[in-house]
Amino acid sequence: MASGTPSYLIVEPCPVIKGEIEVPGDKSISHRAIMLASLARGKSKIRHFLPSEDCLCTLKAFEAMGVRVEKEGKTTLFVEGKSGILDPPFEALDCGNSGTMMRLMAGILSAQPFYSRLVGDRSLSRRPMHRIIEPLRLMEAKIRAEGEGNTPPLFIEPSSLKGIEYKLPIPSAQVKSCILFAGLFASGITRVIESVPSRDHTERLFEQFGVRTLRENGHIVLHGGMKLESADIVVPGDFSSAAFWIGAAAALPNSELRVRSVGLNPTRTGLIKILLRMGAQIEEFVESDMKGEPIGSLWIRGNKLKGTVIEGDEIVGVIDELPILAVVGALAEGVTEIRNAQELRVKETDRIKAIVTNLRAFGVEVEELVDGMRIQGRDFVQPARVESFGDHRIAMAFAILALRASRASRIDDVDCISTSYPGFEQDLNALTHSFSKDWIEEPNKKIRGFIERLTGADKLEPVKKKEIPYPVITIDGTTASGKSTVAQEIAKALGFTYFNTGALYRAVTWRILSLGYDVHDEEKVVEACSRLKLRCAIQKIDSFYKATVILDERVPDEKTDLRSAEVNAAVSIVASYARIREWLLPFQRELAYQTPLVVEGRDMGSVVFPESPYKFFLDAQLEEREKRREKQGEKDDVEKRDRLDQSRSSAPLLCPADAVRLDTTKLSIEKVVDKILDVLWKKGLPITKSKA
Ligand SMILES: O=C(O)C1=C[C@@H](OP(=O)(O)O)[C@@H](O)[C@H](O)C1
Ligand SMILES: C=C(OP(=O)(O)O)C(=O)O
Repeated sequence: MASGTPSYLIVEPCPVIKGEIEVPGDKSISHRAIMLASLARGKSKIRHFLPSEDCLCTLKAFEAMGVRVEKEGKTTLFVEGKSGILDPPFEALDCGNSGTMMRLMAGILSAQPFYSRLVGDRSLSRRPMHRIIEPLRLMEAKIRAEGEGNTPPLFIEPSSLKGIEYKLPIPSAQVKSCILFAGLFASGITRVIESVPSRDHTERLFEQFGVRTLRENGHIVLHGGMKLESADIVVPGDFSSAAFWIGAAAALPNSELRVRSVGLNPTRTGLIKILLRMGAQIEEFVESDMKGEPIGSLWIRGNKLKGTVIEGDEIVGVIDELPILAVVGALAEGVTEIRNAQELRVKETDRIKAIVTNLRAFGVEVEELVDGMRIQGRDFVQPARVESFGDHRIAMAFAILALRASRASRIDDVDCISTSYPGFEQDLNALTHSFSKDWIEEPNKKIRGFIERLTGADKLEPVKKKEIPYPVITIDGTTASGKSTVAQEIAKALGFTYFNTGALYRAVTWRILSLGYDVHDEEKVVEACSRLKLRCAIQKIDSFYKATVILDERVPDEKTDLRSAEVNAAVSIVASYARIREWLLPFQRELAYQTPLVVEGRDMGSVVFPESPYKFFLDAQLEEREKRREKQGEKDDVEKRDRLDQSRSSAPLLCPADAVRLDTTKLSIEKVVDKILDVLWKKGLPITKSKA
């Protein structure tokens, strides 16, 4: 991901995430720990430091100002502090992509006895700096923005600062921390007043470095001139990085996830409260208060969530989690609304625009608001190719949404992920890998066990119906009613996998015949089936996905094997045996745990997928159907086969009561396909209107 060009991430769908995770260190705390350790007296130790690009920029800047840093591996640092006075840097300090770094550094550098310049990348160079320039100037700092409209670079001249009382016009931990850092070196008292509490890592770390602040009713009071003493800091796992997994596990039904050693500072965990309100199952265990920062673990179990409104004072506590919350909202039932989040427009990118653009690409209906968005949730999304807009949180949030698509999606320009979460891709693979993609052998094993119990047994064990994570469109119907062609077209239009379950019965019949059995001898047929090695593979032909049956490691030929006159004559007999149908039932259902399906057959809507809300039944007048078969050059007694299928005792051919019935006698294939897509669209499947 992070190396080589072009940088993109292909995300395969995965209906659940399972496992345990420990995320890298907290970005906000890592920045601050370096800053304070560099300014302190003596040698500090920082463990579980986040070696991400943003934090490495901070580290490099202090090294450029004479701070000596020793590393033990990538995440343990020993920092020799300079007792408050840094060396002048030879060149501009590069803040890369990091707003936090630039704003906090501005507070520190305003009090240093040298000139300095702070520069950033393209994204940072567009971000507003007036918010820190104004209070710093009130403190008598000499700072100016060189970019248009108070944007970076920032140029700072030496000056003596004085304490101020400042009420934050917007809730922002960066602005608050900038003032507090400057306040350390200012004369007198600095008082910052916040009406909504923002993250308080600076205040907590000040304590760890021996500087006390008074905190009461939203007032943070600091006496200038206090000295920082070295400290031993353990950085907790970054809650904002864990948020991607927490959101994914909460929103993907049947997921189970444990997040270990993560920061649980209440000013950061607003996401948990919102997810609980949406119906999530999350348990929080605070295990230790690492001298100031609570740390612990979370257990999350997946559920179908309900939409919610996220607004007002709640926003500041989830400011970095709003991209993943939007994704969770897109998978929840009903509408999720985000309001009062205009701050998102001045993050690494305009996150409101980026989220709206990308949700739409995934087929989600969303309305852009000046200060947020209104999202119409859905069960799953269509695969998409989207951009990160150079924003790490956008890239990661949409990698999570892609898990719920029917096919692989592509997220472009994902190098930015390394600004906050190096190792994201590996973690994604680990958490989704535990959901076995190698399903081919699995169902076969289950089926073998099943048939072993079946043969000779007089009682059939009912198949346990666990919830299917993907949509299944069932198309049943009489012989030659147009099922195959229509089902294939629907699968193509939606990007779903086409599965002709009739072909499964045909394949078994073909194999039984080629092994020399008499299909009328039910006991022998069942017994022979118990020895068959049956599996299924999904074939991709251009953009069409098709489930192909493989029997005893042979792929039967569609025309010569499966549609031969012998198989045509015998298939309805084999298919009438209850035990054969029972045997093949879990095999068919298993596929729906792997991929969205368009299934074609005779008992799809009635027996195999009775819970599907997308059922269709095709029929046509007998003469028309006979003509169609003849045209295909096949010898097939259509009437007799229908009679056999309709009269068998096990899973007879019938039109389920809740299916949409279509008489195709006078309809072209296109018309039938259009009608079905139209129904599916109205039922809420994400079909682009041009297809519907
Ligand atoms: O202080 C911090 O470490 C941060 C504060 C927040 O920004 P604002 O203070 O601009 O809201 C947050 O979005 C950012 O990722 C980190
Ligand atoms: C906004 C973020 O960071 P920063 O402001 O430090 O660039 C973020 O990490 O989401």
